[in-house]
Amino acid sequence: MEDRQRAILIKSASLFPPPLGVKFSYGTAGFRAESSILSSTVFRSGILAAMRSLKTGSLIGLMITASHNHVSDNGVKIADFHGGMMTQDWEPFANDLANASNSKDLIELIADFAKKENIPFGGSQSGEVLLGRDTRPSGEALMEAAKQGVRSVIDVVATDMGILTTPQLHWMVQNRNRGLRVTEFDYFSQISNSFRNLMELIPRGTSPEPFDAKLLVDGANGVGGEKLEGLKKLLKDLDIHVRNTGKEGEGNLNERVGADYVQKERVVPLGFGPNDVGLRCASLDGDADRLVYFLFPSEGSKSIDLIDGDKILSLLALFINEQLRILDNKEKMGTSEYDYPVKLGIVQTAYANGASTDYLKELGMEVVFTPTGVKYLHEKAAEYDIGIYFEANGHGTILFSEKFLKWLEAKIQDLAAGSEMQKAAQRLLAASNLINQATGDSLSGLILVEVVLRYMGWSIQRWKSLYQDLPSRQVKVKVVDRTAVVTTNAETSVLRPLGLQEAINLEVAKYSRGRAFVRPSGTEDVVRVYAEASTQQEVDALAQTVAEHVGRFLG
Ligand SMILES: CC(=O)N[C@H]1[C@@H](OP(=O)(O)O)O[C@H](CO)[C@@H](O)[C@@H]1O
Ligand SMILES: [Mg+2]
Repeated sequence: MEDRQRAILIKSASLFPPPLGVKFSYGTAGFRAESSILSSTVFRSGILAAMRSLKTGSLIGLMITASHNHVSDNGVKIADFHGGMMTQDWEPFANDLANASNSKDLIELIADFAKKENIPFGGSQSGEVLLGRDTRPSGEALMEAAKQGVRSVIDVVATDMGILTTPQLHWMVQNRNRGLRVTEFDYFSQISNSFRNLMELIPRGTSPEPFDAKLLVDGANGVGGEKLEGLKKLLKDLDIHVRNTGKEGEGNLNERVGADYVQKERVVPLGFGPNDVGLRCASLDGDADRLVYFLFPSEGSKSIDLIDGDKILSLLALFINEQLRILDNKEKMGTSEYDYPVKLGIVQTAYANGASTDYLKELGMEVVFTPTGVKYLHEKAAEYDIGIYFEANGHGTILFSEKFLKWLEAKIQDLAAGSEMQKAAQRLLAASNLINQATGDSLSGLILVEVVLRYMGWSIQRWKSLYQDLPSRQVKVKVVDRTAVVTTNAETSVLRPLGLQEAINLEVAKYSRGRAFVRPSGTEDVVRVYAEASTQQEVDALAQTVAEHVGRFLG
């Protein structure tokens, strides 16, 4: 590293001293903590993103958000050049950077890593980092810290995109690196144009009942509600009403609102009430990368009917599968050189409700499991021609491989104009343009779900009845050191502490359709317990006893 670079880094690092006695870890979704202790970590993440940009010769993204967490928290994560999560190979370096206790150690780490990775500081290569933040008040100062980090690497520029949803930033990085235009208007236009294409491809007169266009959306008082207000102006056929938009007087970010609250607590969010009984409702999370639907079944009801990520996944899988079935007309297919068997894969985590997995398998779909966290699901889904992934909490998307999209485009040209097969191919292409190809996105996901429901002619009640969720329960346990829990098999069994898995097995065996697992959270300082059984009473008891075992083993 040349002297000039070293001097710049030393000077800027001195402005962002790390907090004493705090250990940061690049977890399930980057670094997260109470916002007041984050400035050094965000500054250093700016340096990291700049180095990644020099390394890859591409634009890199940096997002400041703590998603569904409390408004006083914040966080930072890096979007890699392809628009997905940062390569896991760089996570140890990210941790070392965040935890370096002084500027000297920090500079040594940077110099060593740059040498090892052949990162051309001050050389011919220039770089750029695109930055976004959610609506948290602490975001403004942290954005400045991030920009200073980026700019302390010579020849790397920081482009501040202001307030964005997390998926918007990922989308922008992916598409800019493909040479496309990426303003917010481009993002909205792509969604609304493909929505219109899909609407035009809905067969007329198939639906037994008129479709209820009215949709109520809980924006979690975050960035999603605000953006949806903009997007909906371009969507003529939808009647979207956004609540909890975060405007003055509407309430606080994530406080008794939002997808995480609705999914975990199974209660109606603030801003919704008895007048909404029977209506189709959806909820976004604080940075708008999660989506769940819900239904307020009756006036007296305390809980809601939840339509979670698993059911969104099932609906989308049915739609995709149907288009592939229409296309798979054996007499006409397999005749040209580019025909090949299309591989459709479904990716879930252990949190997926067992009933959803059974349902998808009964339909003959290939279902695979990964550990929790979009970085794992996304990577797995990318192995298929069409990979559909969703976490139960509503984070997911449909990935279409480039090979498949090329095949599809050629197929559309080849097939008879206006034929059912051509329409099916066009629907798949429009869906690939609509739903975010970089990461799970509640806005593009919401619009795709809406058009698929119309295509199916389904009410939310009909959708809900696709299958019956098994009763489940999630509990958090505070322990001294959550990293003492080590798991395997996509986090479904515990390796350490020794004996804990055996204790869980004994509890699970007491219940019909019992299932339970524990894992350390990557975003909160807790161990999570998940349980399923055939009745709510049983599952509550199972979750409780497993949580007690966790407490006993980990203190
Ligand atoms: C049970 C659960 O919902 N876990 C969430 C949560 O991760 P944890 O590692 O469980 O804290 O936040 C992640 C980021 O949003 C999300 O990917 C994941 O699904
Ligand atoms: Mg989120």
